[in-house]
Amino acid sequence: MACTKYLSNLLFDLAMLKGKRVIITGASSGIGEQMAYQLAKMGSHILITARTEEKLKKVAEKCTELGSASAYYIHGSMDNMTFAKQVVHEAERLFGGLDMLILNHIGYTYFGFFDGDVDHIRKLLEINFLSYATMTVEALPMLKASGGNIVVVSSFAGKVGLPLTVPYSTTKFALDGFFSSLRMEFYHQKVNVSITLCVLSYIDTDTALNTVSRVIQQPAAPKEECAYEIIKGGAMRQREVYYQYEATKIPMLMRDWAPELLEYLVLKNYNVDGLSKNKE
Ligand SMILES: NC(=O)C1=CN([C@@H]2O[C@H](COP(=O)(O)OP(=O)(O)OC[C@H]3O[C@@H](n4cnc5c(N)ncnc54)[C@H](OP(=O)(O)O)[C@@H]3O)[C@@H](O)[C@H]2O)C=CC1
Ligand SMILES: C[C@H](CCC(=O)O)[C@H]1CC[C@H]2[C@@H]3C(=O)C[C@@H]4C[C@H](O)CC[C@]4(C)[C@H]3CC[C@]12C
Repeated sequence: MACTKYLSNLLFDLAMLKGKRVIITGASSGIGEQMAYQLAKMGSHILITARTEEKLKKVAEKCTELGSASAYYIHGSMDNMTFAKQVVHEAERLFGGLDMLILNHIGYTYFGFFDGDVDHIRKLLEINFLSYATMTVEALPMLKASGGNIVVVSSFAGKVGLPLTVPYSTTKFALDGFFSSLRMEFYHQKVNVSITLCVLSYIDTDTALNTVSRVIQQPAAPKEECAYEIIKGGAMRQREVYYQYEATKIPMLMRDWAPELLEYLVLKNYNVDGLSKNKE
């Protein structure tokens, strides 16, 4: 893996994204917003989406200033699969095709002990998982035609069970199951569409900092660098991206060989006393 990272650093060229037609979901804030800016600087055609129209408008305007080949937005909620399909159709209408589909949005969830609400898990699965599958199916003909890329933004919490994120973690594990299986079928069927699953550690977005900073002791990694690494991994057709590497890949090595040690180290990171303050 370290070797793959080293090679992709050497071979990645920003010009690879020039003129490429990209959809980015969850791009009104956080990592998605940063990916939109990076792609704009690289000269891509961009279609961004989220629920809040005013925020999207501002992000799209900034993308145009930064040099995007074009920048459009469409607002709506990903709990609605008709909307998920509509976003893909909009890209087809605007760009006449698609090179990269970046699936990044997540719905609201709580950060705390599991409260037994299975209905919340069902709703979160629709936003964080089923809309990803729906958009993938809808975009596949265009991606096959372009030999394009699917980029799935997941989490360390989608590879290792962590406390306080039961519904969220469930949805992220589902992404691994779906996309890792699909990737294997693509190899088998010689479908020239890459699938990159991004395993992220704690990143300094407003949402993450506001949600967990009282509970998690470790520092958060910069969202700008995170966005760059995701785009690079997608463009280089890497099967997985680990960011930050030390906080994700190294613990992953422990997951199957020393699970108790990993659980011990993870739990040491959590200050559960901060949780009650979090709810105030
Ligand atoms: N930050 C972190 O520490 C980590 C983040 N990640 C992953 O990175 C990705 C981005 O996270 P981050 O940038 O922190 O999150 P943010 O909260 O900053 O961004 C989430 C985005 O999703 C949109 N969104 C929320 N609800 C919906 C909905 N129902 N339908 C459509 N869009 C919606 C939001 O916009 P709006 O409200 O306008 O709809 C926003 O654009 C996620 O996949 C997350 O799991 C993984 C590991 C760590
Ligand atoms: C602190 C965790 C790192 C693992 C460890 O304990 O050593 C973080 C790894 C993944 C993070 C969560 C995540 O995936 C994104 C969430 C979505 C929201 O933006 C709120 C924050 C998160 C729950 C975030 C919290 C820190 C991690 C669990």
